[in-house]
This record gives sequence, C-alpha cells and structure tokens, in this order.
Amino acid sequence: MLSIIVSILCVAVIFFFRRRERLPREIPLCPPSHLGRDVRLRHWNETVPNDGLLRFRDTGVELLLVTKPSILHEILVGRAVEFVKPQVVRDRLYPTTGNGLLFAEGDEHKMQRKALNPAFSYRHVKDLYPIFWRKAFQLVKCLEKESETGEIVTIRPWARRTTLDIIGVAGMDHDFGALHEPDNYLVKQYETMHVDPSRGEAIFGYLLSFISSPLARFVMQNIPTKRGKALRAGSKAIREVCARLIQEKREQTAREASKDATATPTTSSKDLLSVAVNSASLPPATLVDQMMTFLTAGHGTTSHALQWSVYSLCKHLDIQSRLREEVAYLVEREMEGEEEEEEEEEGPTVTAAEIDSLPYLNAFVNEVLRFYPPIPSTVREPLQTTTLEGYKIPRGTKLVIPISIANKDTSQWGEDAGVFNPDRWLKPGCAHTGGALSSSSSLTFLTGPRSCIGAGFARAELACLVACLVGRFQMQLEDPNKELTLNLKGVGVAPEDGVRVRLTMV
Ligand code: HEM
Repeated sequence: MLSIIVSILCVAVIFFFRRRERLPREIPLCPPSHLGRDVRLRHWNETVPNDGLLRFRDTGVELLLVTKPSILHEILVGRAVEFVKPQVVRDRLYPTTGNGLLFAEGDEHKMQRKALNPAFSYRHVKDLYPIFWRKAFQLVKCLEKESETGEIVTIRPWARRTTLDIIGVAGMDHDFGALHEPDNYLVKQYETMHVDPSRGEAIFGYLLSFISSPLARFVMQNIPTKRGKALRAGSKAIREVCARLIQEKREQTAREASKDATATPTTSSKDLLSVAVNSASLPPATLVDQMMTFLTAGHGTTSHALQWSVYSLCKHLDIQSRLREEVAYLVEREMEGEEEEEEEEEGPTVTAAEIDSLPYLNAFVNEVLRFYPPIPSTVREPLQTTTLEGYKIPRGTKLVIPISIANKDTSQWGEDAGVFNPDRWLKPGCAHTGGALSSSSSLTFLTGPRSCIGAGFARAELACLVACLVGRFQMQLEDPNKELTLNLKGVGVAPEDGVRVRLTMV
C-alpha cells in the first residue's frame, strides 16, 4: 500500500511542477507565517503593501489572496461564470453536501437555481417564521431545565440540534427530533465526519488534487484511512436519510393527487423538498444530492452563527440588555400564553412582520453576521488563463476570497470597521448597508449569482433564535477573560469551546 501511495505522490509532484504556470512576480509575495488559517490572511493584508492581490504559499503551492473590493466584485459578480469552485473544494465537501446546487456551474447552475428559488422567496420564507420561533422556544424550554441545575451550558450541541431540526421542518417537512435527542442519529453522522485529516493525508490529497483526474479522486475517496472510512459511512447515512424523505414526499404527493383526480399531482406546499420533488427541471436522479446540499448548508452555518450570537451577547452585556428590552414583550407573551398553548396543537407563534419590525434585533443579527462570518473565506479559480488588474492569472490558480477581511475593510465600512457595533445598521438609510459603501460590502453570504440562496431563511431563523434566547436568559461566559480560539473542523468557523455559558432565567 505504502509503495502505491509513494508512486502516486511522485506522479502528483511531477504533474504539479510540469503543469503550473507561475504567477507574475510583480504581485507581492507574503512572508511565511505560523499564524492560523484566517488570522494570517488578515495579518498579511495589514502588513504587506498591495494593490488588491497578494501571493502566498500553502503546502508549497502559490495562491492569490484578493483584497480589493473592485476585484472581488469582478470575480464574484461581473465575471462569475469565468471563476468557478475548484475541484479540491468539491472533493472536500462532496461527502456531506453531495453534488447539488452548490457545485453546479454555468447553464446547469442557472436552471437549478431558477427551479429552487421559489422555496427561498420572501413570500415563502415569511410563512416559516412561526416554525423558527416554535423551535427556538423548544430550545428555550430545554435550556431552562439545564439552567436550573446551575451547570455551565455548552451552546454548540444545542445549536447544532436546533438548526438541524429547523432545516428539517422548514425545508423538508420533517422533524428530525434532534433537539430532544442528544444522540440523534443524523447529528452523530455529521459529528463522525468532522475527523481532521492526518498531515500525510492532507498533503497527499492536496497534491493529488492538482492531477484532477477521475483516478486521483477515486483514490482519495476510497483511501482506507480512519477519516476516509468515517466520511464514507457518514455520507452513506446522510444519503439514505435524504432518499427516504424524498420517497415519503413522493408518496404524499401521489396520495394527494389520487384524492382529487382533477388536481395536478403536486402538493401545494412550497417547502424545499416539495419544490424539488415537483420540479420538472431537476432530474429525479439528482434530488438526493440537492437535499444533502440543503441539509448540510442549511444547518452547519446557522449553528455557527447562533454560537457567535451568544458569544457576542456575552462579550457585550450592554447590547444584551438593550436587545432583551426590545424583544421582551414577544417572549413574555409566549410565557403568559404557555399554559393555554400547551392544550392547543400549535404552540407559540410569531409573525414575520413582528420580527422584521424589531430594529435592534435585526441590526444585531446583521452585525454578528458581518463581524463573525460563519464561513470566513472561500475559493475560486479561473476556467481559462485570464487577467485581473492587468496581471496574467494562469488557469487553475486558486484565488482566496477573504470574506472576514472584506467584512472589516475600512475603505468600505469606515474607521470603526473593527468594532462590534449593531448601531451602524440603525443610522438613517443604513438598514441594508450598515453604512458601508454598498449592500454587497458584507460578503457573509457572498454576492452575485453564486451568493447564498438561503440568506433570507438564515437571517430570519437567527433572529427568532436570538430573540427567544436573549428574552428568556441572562447569559454570561464561563470565563469572560478567556482568549478566543477557533474551531476550524468541518465547514466554517466557530469558537473552539462551543461557547460555555452560565444561563440565568429572567
Ligand atoms: C448564517 C448562515 C449561512 C451562511 C453564513 C451561508 C453562507 C454561504 C456562502 C458564503 C455561500 C457561497 C459559497 C461559495 O460559493 O463559495 C453559500 C452558498 C449556499 N448556501 Fe448558504 N449560508 C448560510 C445559510 C444557508 C441556509 C440556511 C441554506 C439553505 C436552507 C443555505 C444554502 C446554500 C446553498 C444551496 C448555496 C449554494 C448557492 C449557489 O451556488 O447558487 N445556506 N452560503
């Protein structure tokens, strides 16, 4: 086995050095740095003079860091079809996301996006607020029990289970019941897939990605390491769950149609699964991949965002109190009506208009997403050798889009870009821009045709979760002076310790 691996490595190295054109030497080169993944990008941007592009080396390969807003706009909006997601990113995410909308390109992407858009229109998302609110309140009830013991609560597992349930109910018409089940099957599958690759595996995978042949991918996907096995088992399990949900939805659709022979065989529902199952443009064979994409993209990110929200509230106790005052009446209304509602099926509820009309809540959500973007960077590569700012950029060059740097760029946000301040969104005319030069200065959901399709869904979900938590609990970090370290496992970034807090009911 070892000799096969060494041979493949040698082939990869030869391929790599033969195929790569060099990047122009005029683009400044960053010095080596031992800082963490995203921290070093920020460090280089601040310390190496540049006109919008920086070269840096990672595992011996030269990459480009894009720092200028106009170049970012060119890559993400103006010339988005020319700059695609690299195969190495697809290979890394494929086991959890499958091959759905996230990885479609060109006309195929346009067609899929058009078919799925109705499930994310405001007209539909506004009807989901009560679902978000009800789950958020179920989370509050669970945390009340935890807080009574006086123990420290780690937010991460609760955030993961709640957001998984939300994408299940709101997106797929199915409650996974994870919130009340710490050992939930699906949650465990995702957890087992967050095994870090060993150093050798990482280098091997990276070099192989430059060959970019089906053989190389086949080797990587079938490599019999501990991590490889965990990824395959988890991926298979998630696929099976998605396939089951699709089958159930098809049966439900058929039942509804047979009740009324004159009706077209579709459910009236606009949930994601119904839209996908009933779409003439999405081939049935690709539905499992689409659902995997939404299940993964739709809960990992919002779980991170919720952890950052609680972290920020604990770091800024004045903001916490002010926010509590704003949402108090909604939470009190639920608490008061709780006994009556227990007898009814529906449980607590709220309208989209009520949540959307809370200025400080929405400003806070916008600021958390700007300041702590759950996905702090992404990557693109040109399909063909091209130019940017007059520099020749060889085909396949990896261009790093530093979301977290753009979100704090003083040329866009002003001198206080590095300060956490929800009030920036409350100034006249700033509700959508936060006072930045444009509404696309925040790249948390990216911008352009490949921006996040679930942005509206995610904002509304987060607003409901934050309102319920802050309205019911006073939150304090276990150790307010502890230095922040980051958890980089899986997709996105969250606090390493999962945000350990003391909750006091208010
Ligand atoms: C706070 C929560 C979220 C954040 C920060 C976030 C962020 C992002 C980002 C940065 C991208 C672009 C990735 C790239 O092209 O490199 C993206 C794409 C995507 N997101 Fe989200 N997302 C969030 C929530 C959601 C939710 C709730 C859903 C679904 C219910 C979702 C579904 C998707 C899909 C399908 C794409 C691919 C869109 C396309 O390529 O056309 N996301 N997201």
